[in-house]
Formats: sequence, C-alpha cells, structure tokens
Amino acid sequence: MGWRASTHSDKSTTTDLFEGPTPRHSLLSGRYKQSFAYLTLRTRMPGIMQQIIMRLLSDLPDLVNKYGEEVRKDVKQIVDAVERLKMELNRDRQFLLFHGAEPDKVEWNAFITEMPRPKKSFFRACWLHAECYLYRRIFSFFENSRHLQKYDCFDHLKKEDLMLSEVAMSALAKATRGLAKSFDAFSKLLRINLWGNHFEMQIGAFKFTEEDSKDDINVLVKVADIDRILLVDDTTLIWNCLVLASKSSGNRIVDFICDNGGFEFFTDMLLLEYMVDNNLATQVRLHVKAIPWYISDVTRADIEWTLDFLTGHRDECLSALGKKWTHLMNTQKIVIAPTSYFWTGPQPYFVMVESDIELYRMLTTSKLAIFKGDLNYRKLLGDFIWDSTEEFITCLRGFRPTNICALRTVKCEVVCGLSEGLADSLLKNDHNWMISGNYGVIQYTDSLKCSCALPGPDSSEKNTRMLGMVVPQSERSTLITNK
Ligand SMILES: O=P(O)(O)OC[C@H]1O[C@](O)(CO)[C@@H](O)[C@@H]1O
Repeated sequence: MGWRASTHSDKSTTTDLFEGPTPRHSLLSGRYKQSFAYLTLRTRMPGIMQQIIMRLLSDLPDLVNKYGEEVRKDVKQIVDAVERLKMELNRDRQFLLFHGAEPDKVEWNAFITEMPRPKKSFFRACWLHAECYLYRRIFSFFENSRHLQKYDCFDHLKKEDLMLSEVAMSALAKATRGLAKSFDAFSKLLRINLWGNHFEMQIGAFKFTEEDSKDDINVLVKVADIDRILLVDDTTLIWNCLVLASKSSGNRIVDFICDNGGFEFFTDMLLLEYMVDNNLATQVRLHVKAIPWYISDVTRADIEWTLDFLTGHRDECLSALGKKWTHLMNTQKIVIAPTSYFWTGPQPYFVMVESDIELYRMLTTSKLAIFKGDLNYRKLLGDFIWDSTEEFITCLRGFRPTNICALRTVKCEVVCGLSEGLADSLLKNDHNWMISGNYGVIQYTDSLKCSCALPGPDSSEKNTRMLGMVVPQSERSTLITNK
C-alpha cells in the first residue's frame, strides 16, 4: 500500500555489493544490486522514512493542540532520529542495539548480538532482517518519546485505504450475504481474499455489462481475476481439511495470521465470517502486529477502528456488517490472539519453536493456520531463493505446528511449489513477474500429527461425498495429499 518511491540520491559507501540478481539457494539481501531487496533498501525505504517525517510535521499543529507545546520536542527528536536512521542505511552501518522502553528489546538485542559481524549491516544482512530492523527502529523512536508512544505514523494510510474502498466493500457485502456452505462459495471467497490488496483498483476500473449484477459474487470473482493468475491452487486441500475437522466434536480453531489493514482486512473478515457461520471453524483467532509495521499491517487498534467505521456507515449493508462482526467478536467467535512480538521480529518461522514456544504451542491447538500476504510467505520460506519447483513442505523446514495454508500475491523473489518450467515461461513473458503482485499462490500442507489427509485409494467415493469433501483435480494436489 501507499508510499511512492523517492528520488533519493544514491551516495552509497558500500563496497562488496554484487552487480547481478540474487543467486539461487541464497538468502535475499541488499548485496545483490539487481534484486528487489537492493531497490527497497536503496530507494523505497528512504522514501518511506521521508514520508514519515513529512507526516509528522504536517500533524504537528494537531499534536500541539492535543498535548501542548511540549510535544514539539518529541517531534524534533523523532525527526532527527529518522534522519539519522536514513543516514545509517545509506552508509550501510552496523545494526545498533535497542536501549529504550521497547518490550521486545531483549529478543532483538540477542538476535543482533548473535549476527555474524560481516552480515550485521543493512545491505549485507538478509533482507528480511534489515527490513524488519528498520521498521522496529522507526517505532522505537515513538515508543521512547514522552507523548507519542502510541502514535501510528501509518494510521492515516490504513484508514484512507478503507474509506476509498466503499464501492467495493458495499458490493462485496451484498454479494456475500446468505452464501450457502459450498466448496464453490468457499473457493471464491478465498480468491477474493487473496487478491484483497488490489481489488478496489480492479472494481473501480471494471466495466459492468447490463447482465452483470454488482451484487453477485460471480461478478466479483470475475473482477478480481482480471490480469491475475493463480500459480498454485490448493483450495480443495484446505476445504477438505476444514470439512474433515468439522466432523469431530469440540473446539475447532483456525488461526489467521493477518497481513494488511484497510480493504484487505475487510476481505479477510468476509472469509472468516463465512467460516464461523458455516461451522468450518468454531473460533477464529486473529494474529495482528503489536506495533505499526510494514506501513499497512493491521494492529488491534486498526481492527477496533474498522469495526466502528463500518458500524457507523451510512450504507445500511456495511453498517449491518459492522454490527455483525462486532457481535462475532463479542461472542468470541472471532478473537484477537494475545499480542506476540514474534510477528514483528526478524526471525523466519522455522525458528518459532525455539524462539517463542508459547506461540508455537498456541498454533498447535488449531486445525489450520492461514498465513496471509507476502511478508508472512517470506518468513515461512526463510527469505530464501528456493528452486521454484521445491515442495512447500520442504521449504517450511519443519515448521508444522498445525495444517498450514499460505495465501499470497507474489511481490518478491521468494517462491516454491511451481510446476516444472512455469517460472521460466513466466520470466520470458514478464520480467517483473515476481514483484508485480499480479500472480498469486494458495498453498497448503498438512501437519505431521494431523489426520486431515484426503482419503487414500481405498476410501470410497461415497465416503468422500458424505463428508462433503472435494477430490482435487490436479495431479499436484494429489501428490501432496499422498505425503
Ligand atoms: O503486505 P504484504 O503482502 O506482506 O507485502 C509486503 C511486502 O511487500 C514488500 O514491500 C515488497 O516485497 C516487502 O517489503 C514485503 O515483503
């Protein structure tokens, strides 16, 4: 979402950078000058930091009204700190330890201390580490201020994104009321959710024909599919996992590891509402970010604001939706999981079991964990250039607290699970296919402990039908379920 690239001047003092793209079987890193990591660190991040400064300065009169003249000192200190961070990035300085009131500083400092010295600077570190560190440093400036400890410098962008999406939200709200429990509806909601980041732009530009009803979910799927290609589709496996689980008694929790707020969160909620309404889960746990993160990631405060915004909306359907979702939250059908700083740490998910055993244990109590978006995908795959045909399960490196699903539009060079030759043919047609966000994957793997695999060869078709399960069409999906 949001920030435009800046025209920041390139006065790097970095030396050992490589001219080419990121080599196969390497961690993403700003060391490779033809990588998106390099572009982000060199151009996008300084631009983002400059916009934070501009935002803060334009908010100053309001802040003075709210906190008094004293807040000017806070603002000046934060602006200076962001400027210093820009300079550190530009000069590829070593990462500094945290010394303030950051609740997660022990974990961050341990991580930084353990980094090998040659990889402890912005352009030499793994991109994931450098980027997370930048966002963590930025919020620490606010956290350690006198008055602005809770200030979310991205708040306005998330709110604007939602407010600008009224047409799409209203159409989606109408089209998704009273959907029957069916694989078809589930699959469409999953796809709408996948393309959530871009849907508003799509629907705004879409020319409805006379026959098209804006209130019909099929039209919305058509809109969402324009120019977008699903490279892996494990929807049947996800559906079967949920349907099979629904045959057992007791709690069936689904963990949803959120990505962005704004319109994307709206589409998340449509999917999750459908799941609890149709007994595909007895409870959904939302995992949100503890601090403002990667510009548009959703926090608890964003969710509260979103529900209030919808509830008070003049569009009756949106207002009813806001009330219903608030009710789902009040009755614990959808809950926000306890805050975990692991989600805003630098670590890939395969270290969660050592690094945050409580969180890992929590995930083991659910039937399915859905990881949304590009950053979650990078953390699932360890920010590593796998062979594009490598199996999803291999790339998770043992991270299998429960059945896992990734819903992700491809925005950087990390990908796996593609069929042989697909990556090459995509590259031939579109050099930017890995950063355009025009392609997506819906990937799934079941956990070792789980009995959610599809029926084996000896299971009768009758059994499958009785359970309401769907037999996957693709050979690939069958292969996965036979594991
Ligand atoms: O909101 P998403 O889908 O996680 O995307 C965030 C991603 O986009 C980028 O800005 C570009 O890849 C990365 O920094 C990050 O991985």
